[in-house]
Amino acid sequence: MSNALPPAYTIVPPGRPLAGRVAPPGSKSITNRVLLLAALAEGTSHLTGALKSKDTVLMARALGQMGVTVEEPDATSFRVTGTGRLAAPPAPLFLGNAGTATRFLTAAVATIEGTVIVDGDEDMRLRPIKPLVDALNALGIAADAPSGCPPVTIRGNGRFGKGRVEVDASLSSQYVSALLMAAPFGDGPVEIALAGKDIGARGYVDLTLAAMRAFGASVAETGDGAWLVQPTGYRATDFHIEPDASAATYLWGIEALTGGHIDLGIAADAFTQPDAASRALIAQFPDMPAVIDGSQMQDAVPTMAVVAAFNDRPVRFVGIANLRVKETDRIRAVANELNRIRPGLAREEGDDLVVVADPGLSGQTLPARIRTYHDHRIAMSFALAGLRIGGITILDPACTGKTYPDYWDMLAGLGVDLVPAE
Ligand SMILES: O=C(O)C1=C[C@@H](OP(=O)(O)O)[C@@H](O)[C@H](O)C1
Ligand SMILES: C=C(OP(=O)(O)O)C(=O)O
Repeated sequence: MSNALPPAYTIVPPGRPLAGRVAPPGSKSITNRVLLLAALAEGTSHLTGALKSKDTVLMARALGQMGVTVEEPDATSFRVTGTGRLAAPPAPLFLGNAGTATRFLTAAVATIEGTVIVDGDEDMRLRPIKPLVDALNALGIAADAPSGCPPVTIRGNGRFGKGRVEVDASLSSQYVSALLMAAPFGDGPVEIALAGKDIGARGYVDLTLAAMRAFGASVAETGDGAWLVQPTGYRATDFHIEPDASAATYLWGIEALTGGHIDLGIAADAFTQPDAASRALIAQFPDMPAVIDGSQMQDAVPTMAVVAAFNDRPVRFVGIANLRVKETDRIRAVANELNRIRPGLAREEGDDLVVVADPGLSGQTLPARIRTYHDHRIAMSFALAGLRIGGITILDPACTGKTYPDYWDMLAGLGVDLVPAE
């Protein structure tokens, strides 16, 4: 089903609680971290529980272009064999709209002696990368991105520099993660420090530190927002990847909106990813709080916003300015599409998103063709609205392949009728 999806699906509200067992796919964030770390290590690493989706396939393919052997023993594992060094790729690296792969590799290829071009699709070419390029320059690495977004040209001299570097991570924590993961290839210890304390979800940096340590790196926090990395390189290891917490948010949304129960095979408090914190907020539905700070659970905001449309009172999402530079401007996309369902259902106030909420929406038929802006999370979260409202059509359902190729199969497996549409 996932390979040949129709141009649109109209969702038939099930009219009953949805229940069953659904294992979310492996974590995108962790899969793309450990693929890279395994590639930078000498020897073979077995990665299990992995996500196989557009974002991780692009990462694996790029590593393959740089001399790393990436095998796929089964549907959820990779066997990665590296030489302890990446080799210069024969062509530019194309990374679609995978923010993790694009940012992480921009720093990692600086360890190569030679010129590497990191590029992405038309959406990725709108996503800022200048703060990361500036930090590489400060480490003595020649790199430039004339538009401030990909493509980036990196002219590495085989070394990653040393000493202290500051990075402005207010637009993306991925810049910090990228520098941290390349830093064990420094000429000496590298200290990476936040310029200002403003950063999106810190939890993603914690994921990076945990993955690095699992692959033998030595990294210590030297202050609030500064980390010292020793020049150890990485050691091959076997690593099990936990399920994706952002994917889990849709399952929690299904539970909330249908009053059902889904067994994810993992407790919400067992995740190490930041988005798991949204579980407690979604579980308060229909009494979600009036103000939700989304800064530490950014990818869960579209899910929470669509659930909030059915809440008993309005919800204001704050701390979400950098949702404007994700796969699309998610503040605008969520507001636009909620208003398409019912005018006045949401509004932007500066960088806040206010979901006005209307419990009376449930059970109505409000035909709406939801634009998805090439953004998997817009498609997946708005599908939840179709569980309570008749006539919701999701355009370009295949865009969920970025992180959750089986999303529609999952819904169908829970008994939701998806009617192919034009
Ligand atoms: O490090 C990561 O794995 C991620 C960090 C977050 O992005 P930003 O750091 O750009 O906010 C998140 O939105 C993205 O899906 C994954
Ligand atoms: C923002 C996201 O992805 P990325 O930055 O990795 O492209 C996401 O998956 O919601």
